[in-house]
Amino acid sequence: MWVFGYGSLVWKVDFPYERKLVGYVKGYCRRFWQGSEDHRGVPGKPGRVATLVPSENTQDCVWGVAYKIPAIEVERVRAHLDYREKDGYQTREVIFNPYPPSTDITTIRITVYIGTGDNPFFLGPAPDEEIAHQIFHAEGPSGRNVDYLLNLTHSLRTMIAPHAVDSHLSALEEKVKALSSSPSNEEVPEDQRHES
Ligand SMILES: N[C@@H](CCC(=O)N[C@@H](CS)C(=O)NCC(=O)O)C(=O)O
Repeated sequence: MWVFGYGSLVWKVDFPYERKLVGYVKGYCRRFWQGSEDHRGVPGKPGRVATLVPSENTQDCVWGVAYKIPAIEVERVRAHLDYREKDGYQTREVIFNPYPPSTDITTIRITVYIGTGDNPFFLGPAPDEEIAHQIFHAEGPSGRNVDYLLNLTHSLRTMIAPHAVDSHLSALEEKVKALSSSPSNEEVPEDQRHES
């Protein structure tokens, strides 16, 4: 079994694998349109995490990582990922293209977890500023939503290639970093707060 990682599975690998390849899938775009109440947000205040949406341009690529799960571990890893991705993700089979092309593998039929538009946690499109603001203020049992985004952009940029950080991610990264450095968002020590 091969699993494609394009979100937290790129940088948070809490399962065994026997082979790892960098590459891409075609016909999709990565978007922070999936809500998260069990990892990067809480019920009533969801975070936003990555999902894949079908692209009108079949040449659009989503870069990520393919993991080959050892046969003896498939059942356990599948159950683990089904639980980890329980809030709205479902599995699909897609075609993965290793890059650079592997000598022994041209393409791989691979399992991917996608939060489709009809799932109960799907948040859908919003202005980048709104998504960045939601990410900046969200936190859940797995940590800050900002860390999810920045771990992903850093891993794609360093592990895969600069061009693997798509324009949607770059825009969100820029806006979240701007929010982080904005004086209005710095924690003001309690003894210096002035009641308005
Ligand atoms: N299925 C995508 C997205 C996976 C993903 O980010 N799922 C969330 C569920 S909210 C997760 O596992 N988060 C773990 C974390 O935030 O630490 C992938 O292949 O990377």
